Amino acid sequence: MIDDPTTNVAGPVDTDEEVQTRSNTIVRPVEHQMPLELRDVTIRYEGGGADPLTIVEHFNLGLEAGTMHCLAGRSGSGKTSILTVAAGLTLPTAGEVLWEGESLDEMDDDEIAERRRALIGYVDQGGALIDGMSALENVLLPAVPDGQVAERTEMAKNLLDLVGLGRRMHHRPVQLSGGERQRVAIARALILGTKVLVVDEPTASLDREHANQIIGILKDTTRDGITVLVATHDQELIAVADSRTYMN
Ligand SMILES: Nc1ncnc2c1ncn2[C@@H]1O[C@H](COP(=O)(O)OP(=O)(O)OP(=O)(O)O)[C@@H](O)[C@H]1O
Repeated sequence: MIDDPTTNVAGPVDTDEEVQTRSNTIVRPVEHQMPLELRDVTIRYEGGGADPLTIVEHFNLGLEAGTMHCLAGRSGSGKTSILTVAAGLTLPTAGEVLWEGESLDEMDDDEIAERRRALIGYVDQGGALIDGMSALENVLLPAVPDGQVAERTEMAKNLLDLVGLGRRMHHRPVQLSGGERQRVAIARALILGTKVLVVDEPTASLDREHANQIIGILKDTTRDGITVLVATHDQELIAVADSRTYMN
């Protein structure tokens, strides 16, 4: 695996005040300049009767606020596995994940879930929307558990505007194209004021024009101070990232 930390030029949002971004989302002051860090991470899958399979070994990654990092490489090389570990959805076999400098090893499951809600938006492959709900309702879904739907509705509309779906907010997923569904999923991942966006293959199966729209949206979020970790095979997405790792 080749680490290419190239030029991490995008600086952190450094302010004591909450700032209103173009997306009208609120980016809270960055308490830590490195919102996401993986230290010496190994991922091994056991069980199922098969031999244990070590997918990733001694993997290190530190992402500065407001930058985009791409995980590239062949299918099955472990990109999704790293994303789920980075998002605290699974634990690594060895090594450490740190969110804003705090190790997940120091947190119990409830704390990890609570911190994840505040810090990380995860968009999995395909974007998984709820069929029976409109685009707007899908975006607002993460606000339901905290009873924040009413106060987040304006932001949800702004986010749908931002991703170019202002006129599609009452459409159901079946009435949207693949690229539009992916954009709804990204808006949904941002609704809680996420600082880190973790995205799996966002442009897969999209034509170039729609893929470029997604790339533009992801790049815009970094300009709003959001940190993006993305797994992709898309050379154009890889090219616009601030840094990249090639898995093999
Ligand atoms: N829960 C699991 N149990 C056992 N093996 C798994 C599990 N999850 C993933 N794997 C295996 O780990 C390897 C890496 O999978 P992963 O999905 O991380 O790769 P990837 O680089 O994201 O692939 P792609 O580009 O095809 O999405 C694969 O061989 C996969 O079969």
